[in-house]
Amino acid sequence: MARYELVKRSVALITLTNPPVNALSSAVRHGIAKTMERALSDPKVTAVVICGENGRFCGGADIREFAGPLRGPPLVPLLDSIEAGEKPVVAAIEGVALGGGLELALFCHYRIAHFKARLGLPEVTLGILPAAGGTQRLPRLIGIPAALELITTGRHVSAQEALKLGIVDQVTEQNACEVAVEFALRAVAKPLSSRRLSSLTTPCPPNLDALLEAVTMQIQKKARGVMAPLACVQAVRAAATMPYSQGIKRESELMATLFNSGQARALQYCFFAERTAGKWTLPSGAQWNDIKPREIRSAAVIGLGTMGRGIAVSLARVGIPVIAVESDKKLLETGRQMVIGMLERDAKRRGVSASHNLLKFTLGLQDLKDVDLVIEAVFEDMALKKSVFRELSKVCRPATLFCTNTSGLDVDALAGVTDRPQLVIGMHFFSPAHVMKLLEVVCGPRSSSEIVATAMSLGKRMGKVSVAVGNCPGFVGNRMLKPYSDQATFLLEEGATPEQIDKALEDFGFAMGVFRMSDLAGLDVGWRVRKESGLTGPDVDPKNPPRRRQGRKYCPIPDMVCEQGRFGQKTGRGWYMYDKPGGTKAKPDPLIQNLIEMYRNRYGIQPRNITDQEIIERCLFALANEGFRILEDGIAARPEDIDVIYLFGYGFPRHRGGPMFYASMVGLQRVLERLEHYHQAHPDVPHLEPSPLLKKLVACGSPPVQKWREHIKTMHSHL
Ligand SMILES: CCCCCCCCCCCCC/C=C/C(=O)SCCNC(=O)CCNC(=O)[C@H](O)C(C)(C)COP(=O)(O)OP(=O)(O)OC[C@H]1O[C@@H](n2cnc3c(N)ncnc32)[C@H](O)[C@@H]1OP(=O)(O)O
Repeated sequence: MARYELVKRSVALITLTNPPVNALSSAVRHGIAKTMERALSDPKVTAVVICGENGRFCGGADIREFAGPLRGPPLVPLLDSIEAGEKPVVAAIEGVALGGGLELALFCHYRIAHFKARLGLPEVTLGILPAAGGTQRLPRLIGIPAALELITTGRHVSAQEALKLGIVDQVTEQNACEVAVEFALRAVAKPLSSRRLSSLTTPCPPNLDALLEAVTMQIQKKARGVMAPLACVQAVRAAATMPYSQGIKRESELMATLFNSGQARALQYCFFAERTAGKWTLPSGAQWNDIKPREIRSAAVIGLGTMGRGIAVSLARVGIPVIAVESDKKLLETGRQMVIGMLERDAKRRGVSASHNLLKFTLGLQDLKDVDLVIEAVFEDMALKKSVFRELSKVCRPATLFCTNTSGLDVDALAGVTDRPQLVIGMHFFSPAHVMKLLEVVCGPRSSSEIVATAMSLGKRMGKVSVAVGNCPGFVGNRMLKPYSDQATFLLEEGATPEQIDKALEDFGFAMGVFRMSDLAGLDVGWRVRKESGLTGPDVDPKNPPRRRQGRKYCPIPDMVCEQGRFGQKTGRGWYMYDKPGGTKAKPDPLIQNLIEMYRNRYGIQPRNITDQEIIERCLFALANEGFRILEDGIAARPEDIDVIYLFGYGFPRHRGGPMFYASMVGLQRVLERLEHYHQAHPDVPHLEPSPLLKKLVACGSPPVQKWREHIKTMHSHL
């Protein structure tokens, strides 16, 4: 797992060989120990270069090994021998030096980076810290403020930034390995003492305590309840205040508190779940690695509302020419200005030039006759969308792929009005589409494997995390949202306030509670959907009991809020009040409290004390329960897919792993018992009735999330 060669007669070249990222598995650590020993003891060898196979230095510790008992040589003592040796050791960094990979490089006396390399200590994103000396060595090399920022955020830096910070000694556009060998030969006679980071004193800013305090507060505000960044601050403090030998002990004590924590397990699960989600399979057996996606050389976006604009920007910024279509001149001009502005701001932020020339704006669908792919993003109205697709069938060439950005309508019904149902698919972007990373790729029963492959690959090209899902109302994300938000409104009826519910969810880790989030998204959207589905409005039969619809419990409070013209942030009033329309600072509104109280009085509801535990259990277990139903319906192929959707589309806290992983961490038996308890108390709420799959998994001994699929296999799949 580490290859040894002698080059230029006196340089030992050690190559890490563990594809795809040369992670420091137990075998690689053995390989490094053996080859280093050989290099240091061979009198012919005067210097050593360490590099990685296939243009990748090292992606860090092997994360898969964290799940089992740790075997093989521990990293720090192994790396100590590199630094302590009398022969100069140079790291030749190509591709990536991340986590343990960068830490390995920091034990080397010199570092040469290829100009395209990326470096960083992303351990914090996995719920741990750089425990191979990273928290003690990086501050000694680049100072406390810069090291603190890199270690607590896990941010990757480019080779150029690494050079500026002083992490690397040289950046090259040539083969980094060859440059490192020459560099090593020149370093042979030079003293090494100043190159041993463990012997350096950490350069300390005068305001150390204030700096650490400010960073701690920032973390507590941004990443509420997340342990690893706070442990990173403590470790960096040790680098500033303790000698290296004690600092390294402190680093490993802090690592021990994190290593087996639920947060570390959740975050590492998220890392792999994200990668698993790209590996789709269809019921036909077609899958991600055997279908070639079509190349998309041009695209069109129909509708320049909020979604259409974001989609147009997402396409243009990855170099795809876009024709944007609107239905009238005024809308087209507004859309044009907005898209150009967004593209310019985006380009400025990324330090590149804006690709205006890739955009064309038009009023006529006939201009789309030659494009490779069309994304429809008109108003969420089935009749309107159908008419667009009928028109498109007439004007586009037969091979053009049709995508709809519907957030929940029947993709197959849309496919049915076209002349090419096999080339129709849902691409459900999340708002704002140029910012949000999630893309639900909605496969209809007639969508061909080629269009699935193309939509997934286009999503990846646009920098999205794409998840293939089946076609049902609301798909995965929005379908699950209903039981979650229903529970929140039922809790309002029963005695809670929007502030209390939001606080409980935010303390759990959501960036925003359900009511603040609805205010941001706009309350009128859901109101319109409820009116269209006959849940509220003039179509409701007057004989219908007031708090029941379609045979189940219904809470009309959200409709009452909308009836007052309170649509959320955009109107300056919603579940909260804001200082102005478009304002973002939410304040509790006594009018909402009155409205809820009046409602309770009208229906004789005695408010009761509701605990945060009940809020979390009812909202989140109802959410996961719908996830189990989605799995048994074959709308999502794996629990990982559902979790990825919730992490990237709905702000589910990453350190909890996603709703399905969270359920498994709580214990499926406990989730089942609590759902049974709540369903008994609310028999008219079907979402609280435990799903058959949950019961089945509990009966099978609650296997880990990764094994659930084995218990779903026989069920019908829409994917
Ligand atoms: C009480 C006991 C206490 C004990 C304490 C014990 C301590 C013991 C451990 C000591 C550890 C010291 C500290 C060091 C920690 C670490 O190094 S943690 C790892 C840090 N590294 C990372 O976070 C990098 C993760 N990887 C990436 O960001 C990307 O993969 C990449 C390297 C940038 C490459 O990206 P890309 O080209 O897009 O490819 P991917 O699809 O992401 O990956 C390809 C496949 O490789 C797998 N993979 C990637 N990195 C790792 C890894 N570090 N370990 C294992 N596997 C990895 C990835 O899953 C992909 O696999 P497949 O999906 O199967 O294709």
